[in-house]
Amino acid sequence: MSVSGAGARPEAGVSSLRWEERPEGPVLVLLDQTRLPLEEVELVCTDVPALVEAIRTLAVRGAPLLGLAGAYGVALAAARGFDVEEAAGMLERSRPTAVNLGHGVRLAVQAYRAGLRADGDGARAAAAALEAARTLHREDAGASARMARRGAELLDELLPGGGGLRILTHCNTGALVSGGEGTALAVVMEVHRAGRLRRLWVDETRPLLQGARLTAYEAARHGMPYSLLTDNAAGSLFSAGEVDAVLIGADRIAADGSTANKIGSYPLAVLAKYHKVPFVVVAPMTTVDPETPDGASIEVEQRAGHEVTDAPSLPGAGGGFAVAPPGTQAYNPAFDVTPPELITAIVTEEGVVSPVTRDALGELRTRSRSGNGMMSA
Ligand SMILES: CSC[C@@H](O)[C@@H](O)C(=O)COP(=O)(O)O
Repeated sequence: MSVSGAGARPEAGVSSLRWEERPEGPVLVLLDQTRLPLEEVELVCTDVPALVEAIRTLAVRGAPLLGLAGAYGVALAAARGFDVEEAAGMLERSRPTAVNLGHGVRLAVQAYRAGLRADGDGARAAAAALEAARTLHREDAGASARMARRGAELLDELLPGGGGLRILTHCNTGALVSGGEGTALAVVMEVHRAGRLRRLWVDETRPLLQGARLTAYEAARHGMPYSLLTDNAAGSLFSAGEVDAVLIGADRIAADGSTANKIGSYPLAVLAKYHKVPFVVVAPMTTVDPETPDGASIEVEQRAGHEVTDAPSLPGAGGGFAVAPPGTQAYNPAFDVTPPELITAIVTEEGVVSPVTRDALGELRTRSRSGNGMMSA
């Protein structure tokens, strides 16, 4: 058995993913996000098929974390003597939409190949792949902190006056998906620390309830004032004037700024536009994909129908039974795509793009590559 529920209760905060050297060989330890918030259970992956299964079932999920999982997965294959190229292909194919996954895999594979070319030593090449994963992990934590600051500053500019903010968010974008505090939820954390968070509106995020299970879990741990709502209650909140800003993450940002994120993000953008509420995407530069020209070119993952036709299954809490008549067909895209004209700003660790245009995003990429990423709104 290559995955085991270790049953451990993580002690010092949430660690979504870590590398451990054990007498029997290195392992990748994942916090199983399908069991949250009822149980904090760790999965121990000793090989790539196990990790691929964890990715497909969303035990490990969210764009930045998928990037880390991809990189550490390659390192795991290399360290345990599996075929690295085959492992890389399996990991890259495990979920199609989050660009970070392939990015993390390719970084580690490049490091591995370079190590092999340098001296032909498999162990040193494996160490190079692991170092690439660790570097990505550190960089993700750093990016998270910088996005948090930039995002909070942007909110100060967009919503001056110093009053408390009511922020609506969708899916889960916090420490659970990152080496740091995440993306959109990291900005919320910064606002909360500054004493400016009046209310966090948490979309439950159907069908797999990443909002209800995971964002509410993180918000509660940090003592945020938050309320949970069904996704289709958002419209009534906007019409009551109860939303000051929407903050979401992203799985892939195309070159024109079109943003793929959890299904239900696009309707929020339409609502925000109608109600003149800022709609802000927060994502690291690793989520910006210059190879995907526009929104229509983004591959949207289609998931199994039972996620819609059946009640969500939570360990120890039931669910998993059909709520629709037998034979019901389901439409279950995991993501939707929001066009740039509905996005007020994209916040990255390197700068803020607003208004969101192909040229502005391209310029930000160029500046960040040249180490001068100070572009601002
Ligand atoms: C910082 S996470 C950004 C996105 O990855 C997140 O909003 C999201 O849509 C995750 O989807 P999931 O299907 O849970 O992996």
